[in-house]
Amino acid sequence: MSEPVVRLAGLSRSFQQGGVSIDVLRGIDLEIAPGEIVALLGPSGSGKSTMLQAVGLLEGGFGGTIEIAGTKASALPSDGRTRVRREHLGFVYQFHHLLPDFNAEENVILPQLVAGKGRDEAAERARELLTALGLAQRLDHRPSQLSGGEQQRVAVARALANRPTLVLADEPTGNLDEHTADGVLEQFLGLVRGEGSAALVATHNERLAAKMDRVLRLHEGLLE
Ligand SMILES: Nc1ncnc2c1ncn2[C@@H]1O[C@H](COP(=O)(O)OP(=O)(O)OP(=O)(O)O)[C@@H](O)[C@H]1O
Repeated sequence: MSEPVVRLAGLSRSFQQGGVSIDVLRGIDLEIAPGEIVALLGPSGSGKSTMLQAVGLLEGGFGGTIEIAGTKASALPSDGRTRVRREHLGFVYQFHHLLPDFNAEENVILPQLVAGKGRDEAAERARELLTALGLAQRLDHRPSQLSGGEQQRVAVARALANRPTLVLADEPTGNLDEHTADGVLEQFLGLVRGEGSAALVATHNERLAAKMDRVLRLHEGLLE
C-alpha cells in the first residue's frame, strides 16, 4: 500500500485555563490514505479545530508525532514545517479569508505565485478550477461582490490551486444555509476526488459527513 498522507501517533494537546489543565486531545492515532476523504465529527468544543491545526502544522504545543506524506513534520523547525505545508497542504475555513482587494481569479493565482509558478500557468489553473466550480462568469468579481456560497467556492479553488496532497477543511460550509451548503460540499468533494487529493473535513453535520469515505468521531479527546 502506498504511504499514508497523514500519520498521527499519540497526538495530544492540553490548554491551561484558569490554572486548570484541559486535555483536549489525549493520544490520537490516525492514518489517512492517499485520495481518502475523511469526515471529523464532534460536538462544539470537542477539539476538531485543534486537531486540524495540528495536522496543518499551524501551531506548536502538541505531543506525539505528525507525519505528512512520509515526512515527520512535528520534528522539523518552523521553516521546515512551512515548506511541508506549502508543498502538501491546502486549507478551507468556515469563513472564506479571501483577500478583499483582489478578484476571484487573483485570489486563486496568488498562492501559486508564492509556490513559484509562472503567472500564465497560474492564471490558467485558476480559470480551470473556478470554471469547474461554476464561477466562469465571476472571475473578475471581488469577494464583496460574491454570494456566501460563491465566496466559499473561490476558497475551495484557492485551496486546491497547488494540487495539495491533503486538503484540511474546518466547517467549510458551516456559514451557509442548508441548500447552499449541500451544493458547495458536493462540488468540493467532486473536485477533491477528481484531483486525487485526500481531505480531512471537520463538521458538526452527520448528513454531510455521510457523503465522505470514512467518518471519525472525536469524543473526550480520542477518536471513536
Ligand atoms: N488557545 C486556546 N487556549 C485555551 N483553550 C483553548 C484554545 N484553543 C482551544 N481551546 C479549548 O479547546 C477545546 C476544543 O476547542 P476546538 O476549537 O478545537 O473545538 P471544536 O471541536 O473545533 O469546536 P467548534 O465545533 O465549536 O469549532 C475547547 O474547550 C476550547 O475552549
